[in-house]
Amino acid sequence: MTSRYDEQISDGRVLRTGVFHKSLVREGTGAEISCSSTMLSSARPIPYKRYTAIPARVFIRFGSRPVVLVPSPSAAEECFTKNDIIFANRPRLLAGKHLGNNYTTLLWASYGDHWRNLRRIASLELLSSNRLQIFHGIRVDEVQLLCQRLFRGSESGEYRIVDMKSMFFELTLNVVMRMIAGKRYYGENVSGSEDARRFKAIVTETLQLSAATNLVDFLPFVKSAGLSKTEKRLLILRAKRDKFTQELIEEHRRLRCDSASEQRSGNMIDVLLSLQETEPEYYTDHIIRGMMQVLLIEGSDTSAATMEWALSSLLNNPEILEQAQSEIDTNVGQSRLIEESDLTELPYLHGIIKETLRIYPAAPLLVPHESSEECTIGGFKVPRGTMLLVNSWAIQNDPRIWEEPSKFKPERFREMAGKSDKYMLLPFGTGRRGCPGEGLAMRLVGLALGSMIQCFEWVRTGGELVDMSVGTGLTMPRAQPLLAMCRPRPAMVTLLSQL
Ligand code: HEM
Repeated sequence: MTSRYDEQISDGRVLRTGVFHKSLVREGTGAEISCSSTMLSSARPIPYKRYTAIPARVFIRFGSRPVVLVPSPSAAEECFTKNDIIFANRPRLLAGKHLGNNYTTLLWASYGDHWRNLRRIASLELLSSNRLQIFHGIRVDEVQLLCQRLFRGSESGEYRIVDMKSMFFELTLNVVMRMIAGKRYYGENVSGSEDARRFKAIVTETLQLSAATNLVDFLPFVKSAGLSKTEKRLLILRAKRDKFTQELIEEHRRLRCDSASEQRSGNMIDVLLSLQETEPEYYTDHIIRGMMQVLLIEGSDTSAATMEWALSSLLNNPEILEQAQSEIDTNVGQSRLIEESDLTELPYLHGIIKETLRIYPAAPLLVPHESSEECTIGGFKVPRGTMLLVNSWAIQNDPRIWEEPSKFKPERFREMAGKSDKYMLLPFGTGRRGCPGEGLAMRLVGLALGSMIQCFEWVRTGGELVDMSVGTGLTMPRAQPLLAMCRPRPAMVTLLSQL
């Protein structure tokens, strides 16, 4: 029924798709695959051995849409260097229409002046080194609050079970929410627990729906048969997201009008509302809402999922956890808490984060790009309007590039010291559309994970290894939320009790 290639592609889950028809794929020829239920963004990797015959690039066709799939560093390099401007567009997928507010948000906008402007604002006002330094206190505060929460339940020194998925999600959302809107949603002294619940549901649904099978994107005749079920759900979700972010805008507008609050807080909504005063036709509420939505969603779940995978890997490799603890004890000591400025002195911890991003990248196919004109990759012609999927998971787990790719080995980065891993390790993408939040993510993941390792002892909840299966969703989530047992390290109790 299916060809060998079909099996490599479907079983190897380069792309997890529906049924492939026989004899439709040939390497580099632009030959077609037709599929019945493409699940583009949930492409899920599996162990690599099935994958060795996959060529440097594959031209395929999803329904009516030509796609080039790039699973090699050399081809990725071509895409993000000589062809970077050509591939700086995003395809017009249904998610971009509804969740990208008609392709006007930073994530979904086409390459051009509007995108450049949004990107400049996001970088300057939120994500530049300078802004990250200004917001440094927020990250310290939130990580210490997390330590405090973990400590409070286990002062007695007994191990207790904690739900680390929720803890990490709440941490990252609080950090990004405070940078954008100046308020936190989770924890003590927070009045907005209902808002927090609403937002969590919005994030979960956004990730599910963005990843959902969406025939309309690839088979236009489905659209002509009426609004698809997915599209109806997207419309409802869009309304919820707009309502949520509009309420935050109104709240800030009221505060700005309030003569008592003359001082501007410097958070992002305030900056955007100031820009609205000078250029109301461009900085509409629609544009402000889109900016908030992208940053809140992109900024929270990706970093939280990375922390969860990292801790899961440490629980399954206690000797690595011990080595990381000893690196922190030697370089930071136990009389003060780890700080972001220590991270450069902790190469082993850095290796743990990189190894996590290598095996469990939050966006295994990055975000789809699209060519704005004809170009070549590896000598093959790629027509204008071709969707580009860079399979970063495949590149990062290729045994021709990485020794024992399925093994969690942070020391491999020490061995590579001084050598560039640029196109071999692409968890944040690269080039013009590369992730602008990398600096924030690396600081926050480093500080949070470092603090967990420095302050607490961690063990698995049972005798078995933590299940490392991947669930469904856009950010390569764990199939099961991570439950772990922790207790304070005796040498850290005094410090923790002073928090
Ligand atoms: C571990 C954490 C993160 C990972 C792995 C990650 C990964 C990515 C990837 C792979 C892309 C797409 C690159 C491409 O299209 O080639 C992306 C885009 C983006 N990310 Fe991140 N990200 C993370 C955290 C963040 C944070 C903290 C923020 C901001 C608060 C953020 C904001 C964005 C935005 C706005 C885009 C769209 C950029 C554009 O289209 O111009 N990300 N991210």
